[in-house]
Amino acid sequence: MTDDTTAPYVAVLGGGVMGETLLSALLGGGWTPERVEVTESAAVRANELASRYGVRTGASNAEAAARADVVLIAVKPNVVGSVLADVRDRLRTGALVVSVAAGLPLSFYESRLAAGTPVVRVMPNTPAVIGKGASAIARGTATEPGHLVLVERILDSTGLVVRVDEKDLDAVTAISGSGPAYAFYLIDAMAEAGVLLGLSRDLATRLAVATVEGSAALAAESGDHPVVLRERVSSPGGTTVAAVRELDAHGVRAGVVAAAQAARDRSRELGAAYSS
Ligand SMILES: NC(=O)C1=CN([C@@H]2O[C@H](COP(=O)(O)OP(=O)(O)OC[C@H]3O[C@@H](n4cnc5c(N)ncnc54)[C@H](O)[C@@H]3O)[C@@H](O)[C@H]2O)C=CC1
Ligand SMILES: O=C(O)[C@@H]1CCC=N1
Repeated sequence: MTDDTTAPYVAVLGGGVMGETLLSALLGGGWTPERVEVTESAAVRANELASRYGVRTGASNAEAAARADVVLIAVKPNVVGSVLADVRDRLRTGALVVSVAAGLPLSFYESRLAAGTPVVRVMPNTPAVIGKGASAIARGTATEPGHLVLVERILDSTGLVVRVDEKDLDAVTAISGSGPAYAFYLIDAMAEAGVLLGLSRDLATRLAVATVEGSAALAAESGDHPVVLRERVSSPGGTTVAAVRELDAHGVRAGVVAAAQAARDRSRELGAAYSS
C-alpha cells in the first residue's frame, strides 16, 4: 500500500482498456485520485473515466507529462510516436517513462526522448483489473534498480509481476499478454459444447468458467505439472481420455502453439512497422 502524500504523480496517457486497467491498479494500490491523471483523446471516454474514478482527464499529453514523476503510455503502438513527440520537451528531469505498448522496442523510446531518460516496458494483461494479472517488465539502458521497484509498486495490486530481458517480451506478449483471449476462447467453446449437449447457456457458461478458474487455481496451488493434473482427471477407460484423444486428433495443442507463434510474430511486426 502506498502512502498517499509521497506517491509519485502518475500520468496515464491513453484511457482505453489498458489505461483504465492501470488506473484502477494505481487506485487499488493506494494512489489517491489527486496523484493520478489520465489523458484521453476521445472526450466521451475521458468524461466516463473522470466520473468513474474521480481523476483529472482533460489535460493534453504535454500538460500531464509536465507534472508527472511517471508517464505511463497506454496508447496503441501506432500512436506512441506522436505521444512521445507531445511529451519529449515537457518531461521533468528524472521522470520515468513506462510503456505497455506491444512490440515497440526500448530503443524506439530512447531514441525519441532526451538522452538518459529512464524507460521501462511492461507487458500486462487484462486480468490485472481484478488483481489476477500477469505482467513482465523490462528495463531500458538508463534505468536504475529503483525505477524497476517503482514500476513493481505501481503494478503491486495487479497480480504476478516478473522481470525479464527485453528480448523475451515478444514471447511474453504471446503467452500472457494475449493469453487471456485463449482462455476466454476455451471457456466459450466449452460453454457452447454444453449447450450442444442440452444444458442451458447460463448453466453451461457457469460450469465452464468455474472449471477453468478451479483448474488454474489447482495448478497454481499444487505446483504439480499440468500433465500430472490431467492424468489425475483421466480414469482408465473413462470419459476424459476419450475427450483428450479428440483434442489431440483435432490439433488443439498444435493450434495453441501456432497461435502463440503468430502473436509473437505480430508483436515483432508491430515493433518493426512503427519503429521506422
Ligand atoms: N488490451 C490488452 O489486453 C493489452 C494491451 N496492451 C497495450 O496497451 C496499449 C493500449 O491498448 P488498449 O488499451 O487495448 O487499446 P484501446 O484502444 O482500448 O486504448 C487506447 C486509448 O488511447 C486513446 N488515444 C488515442 N490516441 C491518443 C492520444 N494521442 N493521446 C491520448 N489518448 C489517445 C484512445 O482514444 C483509446 O481510448 C497498446 O499499445 C497495447 O499493445 C498491452 C497488454 C495487453
Ligand atoms: O492484442 C494486442 O495487440 C494487445 C497486446 C497483448 C494483448 N493485447
